Amino acid sequence: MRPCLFERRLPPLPRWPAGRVLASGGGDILLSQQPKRSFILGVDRRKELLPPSSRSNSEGTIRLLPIQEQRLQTTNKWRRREYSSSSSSAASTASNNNNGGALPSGGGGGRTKSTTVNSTKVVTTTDLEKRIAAIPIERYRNFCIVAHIDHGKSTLSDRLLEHTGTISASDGNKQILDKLDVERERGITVKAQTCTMIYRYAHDGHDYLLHLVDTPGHVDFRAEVTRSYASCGGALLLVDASQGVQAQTVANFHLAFAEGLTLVPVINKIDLESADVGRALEQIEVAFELDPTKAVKVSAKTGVGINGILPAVIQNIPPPVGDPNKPLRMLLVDSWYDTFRGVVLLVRVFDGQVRAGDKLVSFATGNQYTVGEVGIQYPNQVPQTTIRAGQVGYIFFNPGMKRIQDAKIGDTFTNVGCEGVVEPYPGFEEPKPMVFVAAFPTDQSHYQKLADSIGQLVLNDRSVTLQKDSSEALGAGWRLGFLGSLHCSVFQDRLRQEHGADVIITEPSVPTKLEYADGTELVITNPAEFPEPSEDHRMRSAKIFEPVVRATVALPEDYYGKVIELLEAARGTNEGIEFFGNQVIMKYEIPAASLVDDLFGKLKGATKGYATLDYEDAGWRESDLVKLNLLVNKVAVDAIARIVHRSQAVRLGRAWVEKFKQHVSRQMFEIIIQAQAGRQIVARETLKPFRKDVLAKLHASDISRRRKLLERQKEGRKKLRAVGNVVIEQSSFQKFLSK
Ligand SMILES: Nc1nc2c(ncn2[C@@H]2O[C@H](COP(=O)(O)OP(=O)(O)OP(=O)(O)O)[C@@H](O)[C@H]2O)c(=O)[nH]1
Repeated sequence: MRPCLFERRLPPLPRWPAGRVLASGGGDILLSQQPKRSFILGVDRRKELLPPSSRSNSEGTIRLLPIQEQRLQTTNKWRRREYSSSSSSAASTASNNNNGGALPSGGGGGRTKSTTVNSTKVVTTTDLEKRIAAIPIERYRNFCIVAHIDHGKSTLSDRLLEHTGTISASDGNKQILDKLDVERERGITVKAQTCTMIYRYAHDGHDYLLHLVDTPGHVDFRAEVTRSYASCGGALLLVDASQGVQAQTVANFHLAFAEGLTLVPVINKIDLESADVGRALEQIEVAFELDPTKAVKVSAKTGVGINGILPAVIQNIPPPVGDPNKPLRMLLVDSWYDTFRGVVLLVRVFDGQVRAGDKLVSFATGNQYTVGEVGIQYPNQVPQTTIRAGQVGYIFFNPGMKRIQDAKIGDTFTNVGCEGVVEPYPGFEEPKPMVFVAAFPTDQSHYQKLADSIGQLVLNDRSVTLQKDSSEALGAGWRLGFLGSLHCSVFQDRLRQEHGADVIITEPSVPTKLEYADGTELVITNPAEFPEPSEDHRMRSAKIFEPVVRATVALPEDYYGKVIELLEAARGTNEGIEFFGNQVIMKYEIPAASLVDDLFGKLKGATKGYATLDYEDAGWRESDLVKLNLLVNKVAVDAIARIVHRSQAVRLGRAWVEKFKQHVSRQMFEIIIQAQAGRQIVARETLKPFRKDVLAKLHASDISRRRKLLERQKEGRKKLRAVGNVVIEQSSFQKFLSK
């Protein structure tokens, strides 16, 4: 094994006190920087499906698309281009690439699988297989790119895929590994994506098998990052030269370091006028003790310096360790659902090899399966005869795995009969949702359609929790749990974009924990279920807890004062402040509820967009919380209830009643809108009724008749109010709940 470039020295952890020394010996120190929560996200890999005209062959390489996939492919130019790019890329590889990514132009003998699009031969699996088979494990490198959000991971991935000839530059591909519509629209990576590349290293003239993982930068998708590490031996730590080290650079560095990954620093965006390469180099040295002279300086956009990256990967990142002749030891890294194949698994093979027809057993479920197909992401799925120790690839079973729940991320598979001799991988922590919303169809007759759409999305995003819910005001719906606000908003976007769903989503809330005097604990995710002391006498002595996070905020020194004010207002507790250069890094413990209440947006606003934020779960903190209800004519609207800190109840209650009044239309009788915190009414608005002019036809002097008519009108209104039948249209709730 090659020596690691960067010695595992203790980084300046006292300044980033998120880590814990677990063990130390021989100068090596292991740090536990694992976040307390880890998430499981599925992958949408619709793009791998080929055009509808293509029929499945016996090898299963070309498949007929389901109706919805066809709709998506024909409406989304990217998906069409992805298909043709991957196909033409392989073809162009053969002709264009002199870096070593090329398939040998003469097809090999033996079994040859090929896919065709418009009669053009695009991939010859056998050629690719032969070339891969000739590469020993010592020449494998599995690595990922970690960085702060928007520092250029996906752009750099594109350049590396082009550089190795895996895709063609001439296709004008942009962010080929960002496959979801929402990823392209928002310019963020939500799913970790993987791709195998073959690179001929000019220095020794050999082929290297590289496995690249493009990871999401946003903290909500951190689980994607941590899971990716399980299949990698190293990481490119990418820093934007114009922004320098940011909050998620720090967080991702610690995660990667704790996993024992070898880090290769890369300074990106050197083409920008505002680039300050010197500052970025100094920061990585001070903050991470990485050797600045080893950093590769690139512009992922223009391609300048890209040539230096893969040699640095080969020289510094160690190859995977594994024995292809041992019994199979295979880790399940990710999974997604395919209508035809059943559950498809992304796996990392540690020992042994896996091929179609093998009988495997899962350590987690004990279920046995027969392998239907194995292959690699290149960048689309390309079937192979075998995937060996050290490789990352996909497999699916025949008959297919039916339930996505049976694919437990972090599970180990081995050959049937080898359970006793193979040590299973320790696995990953289960995801823990932080943000909950309720979703209702705008029209109850569309309930089933919305149920199907949500069901499909949840199938491929395992970190979403789902349970049925109902509200008197909004009818039947669901309660959904997400890893964070961005995760929640991405899910909503996908629901609307990919399924055209018309849906009312309530305000996001965080869970609350009750600890009764007898020691029993109850975690409440639906605020409407928060018991009032009048309903549950145990509440009088119960302790109430809210979830808190440990936040890292990075910002230029100029905004220091403003940000402290903001964090204090968000009920944050200072845990440490560190200055380096003109950059400040603050550690704060903050209630998760403040985070959900758009703390990030407020931070950006206060710092002209310069502040960056990262956080990790920090458990529960006792707090003075109260249930805030919106009452309409004394009846609580369950879907709108929230658990808030007592200090915020009046301000929020006032805002609620004012906003609700704007969206409710006047009725024949008075509507009283109130906000109630615990047992106390904290705000009130009254919506006056329409007044029918009952006196219109009356002679002005008929006073007793006049009084009688007005009395009768008053009585009529009272009766209406007594039955409490205030009819509030769905649209009022929709407008109230929309920002
Ligand atoms: N000028 C310049 N812009 C770049 C460079 N690399 C990336 N960008 C731009 O920076 C923006 C973010 O790039 P991405 O590749 O999406 O960043 P990312 O790190 O993958 O983003 P997330 O996946 O959301 O974390 C895009 O507008 C890119 O075009 C570069 O070298 N120079």
